[in-house]
Amino acid sequence: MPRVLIIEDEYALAAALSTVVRRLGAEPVVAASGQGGLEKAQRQSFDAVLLDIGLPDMSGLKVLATLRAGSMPPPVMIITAHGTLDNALEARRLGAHDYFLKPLNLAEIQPQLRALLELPRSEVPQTASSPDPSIMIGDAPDMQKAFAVIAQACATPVPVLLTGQPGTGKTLAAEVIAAQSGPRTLVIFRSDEWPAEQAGAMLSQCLEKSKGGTLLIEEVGALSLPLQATLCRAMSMGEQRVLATSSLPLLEFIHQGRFREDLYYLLSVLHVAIPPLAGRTGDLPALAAALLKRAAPDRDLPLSQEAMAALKGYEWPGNVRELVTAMQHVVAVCATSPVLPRHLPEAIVNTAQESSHLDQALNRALVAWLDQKLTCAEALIPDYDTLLAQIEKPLLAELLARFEDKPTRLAAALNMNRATLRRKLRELLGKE
Ligand SMILES: Nc1ncnc2c1ncn2[C@@H]1O[C@H](COP(=O)(O)OP(=O)(O)OP(=O)(O)O)[C@@H](O)[C@H]1O
Repeated sequence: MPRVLIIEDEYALAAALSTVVRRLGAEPVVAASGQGGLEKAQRQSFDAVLLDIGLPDMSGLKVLATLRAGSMPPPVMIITAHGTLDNALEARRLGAHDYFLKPLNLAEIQPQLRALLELPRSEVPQTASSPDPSIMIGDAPDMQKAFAVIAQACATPVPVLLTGQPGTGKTLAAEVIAAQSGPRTLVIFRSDEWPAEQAGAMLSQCLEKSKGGTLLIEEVGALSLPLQATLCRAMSMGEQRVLATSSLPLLEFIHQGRFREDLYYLLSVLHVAIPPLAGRTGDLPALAAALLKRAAPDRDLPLSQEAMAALKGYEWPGNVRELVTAMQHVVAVCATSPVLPRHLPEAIVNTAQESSHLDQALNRALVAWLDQKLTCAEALIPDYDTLLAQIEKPLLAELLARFEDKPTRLAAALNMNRATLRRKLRELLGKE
């Protein structure tokens, strides 16, 4: 069932709009503030948004800008009591789909909303300007590698496979490639979004619509085997450029017979591998600053060193998408600068506290252990290498287990000389 987000603080109007939405066979979700609306939009996807400009906590235009900054923004219909030309132009510039003045004529809204909901998401006009390559931030070596392939993909219209964990920026990268490759239409098909019985028809529609343009297939590993065959056939005809994203392990899927090997090779003429955010904490200062600017363009919100340390200590399971939300949280709760750890979402601060607790616990245990070792006659105090060996032994045993008992992988991951590691393993753990 399609879902419509209604961001409106006037209870009676929100209730009337909910009735219109239900009448169209869609599910209304109401938020009475801008921040509440943004949080709901982060948690689930919506097929349309009805947005009041005069909200109690922030301007609806700011909400619109934040919504439109997402990678696949829902179409937004603006409702306003202040119908200035400026607002209308700004709303259009920011990519609003429609603009209605209060008092609302519900009979006028209903057909417009119906038309919008009947359009497949991939066909909803994306009125916002095409992405600027400078919006993809990253300085880490792995990101630079990804950027090099993205640059090649912008210059040559070959199929591109973009892989990486959810939220790492695969869609953003694909949009940059499509936008920089020329003004051709971009049609987006999200494979895991459609029930099996509709997926075939939707894919055919998208293939048809994208002729002469670009088709972006998101989460390509979720395509059924028959639809993979359809895609292979379409790609051999070459009527459109195909870009595909995947956060699923396609090579494993090939071994399991769940993904066609020939399709994998057809798609991965160029392969952009986007690294997880936790592996590139060096990118956090620039990314966090840009995402804070994106969330609050007219505020200056530098991050304190403590807040940055907390960001760097966090695992980022949701990758950049989670950082986007975290920075929106900061904008909502931080009234003065700089941003302190207490302005960050709880999960991030808790992890930071936990890891500093663990560090303190390790220090305490080390002091107690040293006390015991050193409170004896000076002649009996172990030498430094013996002390170090005692610490290194459990450390190496634990590390090796985490890398499947493979010293080569462990050495590479720790940036350690392989011969040195092998010697230590032999001496300390008796491993050959
Ligand atoms: N390098 C980056 N610089 C700036 N913003 C980024 C970057 N990477 C991702 N983002 C932002 O993070 C959010 C998530 O990105 P995106 O949707 O492209 O991820 P994804 O890998 O396609 O996710 P999924 O696998 O769930 O489809 C978007 O708001 C995007 O603009």
